[in-house]
Parts: sequence; C-alpha cells; structure tokens
Amino acid sequence: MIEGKNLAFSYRKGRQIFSDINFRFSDGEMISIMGPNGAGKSTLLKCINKINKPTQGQILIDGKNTIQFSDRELSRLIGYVPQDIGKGFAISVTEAVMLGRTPYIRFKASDKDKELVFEMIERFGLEKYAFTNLNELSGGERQRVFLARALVQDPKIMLLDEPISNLDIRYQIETLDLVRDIVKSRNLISIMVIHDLSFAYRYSDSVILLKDGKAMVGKREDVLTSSNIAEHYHVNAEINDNQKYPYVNPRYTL
Ligand SMILES: Nc1ncnc2c1ncn2[C@@H]1O[C@H](COP(=O)(O)OP(=O)(O)OP(=O)(O)O)[C@@H](O)[C@H]1O
Repeated sequence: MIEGKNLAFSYRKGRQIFSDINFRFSDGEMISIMGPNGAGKSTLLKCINKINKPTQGQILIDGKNTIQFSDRELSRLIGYVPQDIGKGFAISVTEAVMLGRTPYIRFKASDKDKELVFEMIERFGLEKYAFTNLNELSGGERQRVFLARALVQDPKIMLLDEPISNLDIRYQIETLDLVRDIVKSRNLISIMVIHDLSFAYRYSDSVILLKDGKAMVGKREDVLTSSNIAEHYHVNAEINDNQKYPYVNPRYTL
C-alpha cells in the first residue's frame, strides 16, 4: 500500500506547486496522474521516489515513511522511468536492462538476473537490439528499454512518467497491456503520468487529477467525468464507459 499524507511541494520559496494532497492506494492498483501542462504531475511523481523532498507531508509505503528507507532499499521497492530518458550511453540494450538488477547484485550477475533480463527484453520485443547500443536506438525503442529496466528491478511500485509518449499506437497498447498484466499478476502498484484521456481511463483504477496546486483523487469513473474534464482542461469530452475498451472523446475546446 502507498499513502500520501498532506503533501506539499515548492521548488523555491513563495511558489507552491501543490499542497494538501492525500491519497491511499492498494497493491494491484493502477493509478494515473493527470492534469494540464505544468500542473505538477512529474513533480509529484518525483516526490514519491524522494528525488524531490516534499516541503510538507509524508509518503508511506506499507505504513513506513519513505525517509526511513535507504536509497538501496528504495531502489528495490520503486522502479522509475523518467520523462526525459535522453539519448542514453554507448552501452548495449542488454547491459542497460541489466542495470535494473543493480540493487540485487553483490558481485556479479546470477543466472536468475540474466534470465530476468532476457525475459524482459523478449517481452518488450527488443531481441534484435539486444547487443545494439542505446544511443543507436529510436526514441520509442529506447523508451521500451527503460521500461524493461524498471521491470527487471522487480519493484513493488512502478513510477512511469509518460511511458508511451514516444511509442507508436501498437506499442502503446502492448506496453500498457504488459504493465497491467505485470501489475495485476504480481500485485504491484503502478503510478503513471499520462496525457491520453482514453488510455488513462482504460488502464487506471484510480486517478489523481491536478490543477492549480490542488488534487482530485478517486476512482477513474468518479474523477474522469465530463464536468471535471471541462473544468480542468477546458475541453468538452464525451465518456464512453464501455466495459472492455472504454474511451474518452475530446470534442472541442471551451
Ligand atoms: N527543477 C525545477 N525548478 C524549478 N521549477 C520547476 C522545476 N521543474 C519543474 N518546475 C516547475 O514546476 C511546475 C510543474 O512542473 P512539472 O514538470 O511537474 O509539470 P507537469 O504537470 O509534469 O507538466 P507537463 O505536462 O508539461 O509535463 C512547472 O511550472 C515547472 O515550470
């Protein structure tokens, strides 16, 4: 379980990015952080993994305040894929994914480490790039490498900052299906920043909707309503709450 209690954050004095954010999510839940550009989505994600230190409030994982975890403990618990993954280094895809096992490796990688790495490379369809350097990949291929790296970490919580922003539509669906499959089968928690309203609706149990420093938190069908979308994005949208493939049709700006 992950809880945020009374969270507030500012990069510098006088300009608060958000305040009074409260949430509690259970194992097996998928959560989307949404809201307009600059609302503080990435900032909130970085507060959860201690890259940003909240100016007020606490994050608790299974009841324990994250400030009590060492960096190594936290890196086993949390897998993070940042928004800016850059061009990467001149290391191979296999080496890059293996870096996800660092929190577990004492001296050298075990057979289990290697097995997990190759399994994840396969699941992300990266076999043919296994020995290609990261900086020779396309943006979408690189994004899949970073997702694979976060997943071999075997985390309890996955923090994904716009995980499908560089992917073509097929890989967007495959990636979100894969994340859902892993979250549900391993009973993890995923928290992702995502702009696409339909994918957010389809792949979330709960949503944190940010705007003007405040958060609306709840089940997706209670938060992603036409009136909340109008209020937060100034867009008229129709929600189709189809069981298997729900979608949100943003029609026009208000
Ligand atoms: N390192 C930083 N120092 C100072 N201000 C920052 C820093 N990073 C972000 N900000 C500011 O904090 C606010 C929230 O930024 P953040 O990146 O969290 O927004 P976001 O909701 O993720 O936006 P987007 O949808 O555009 O990615 C913005 O106004 C931004 O300019």
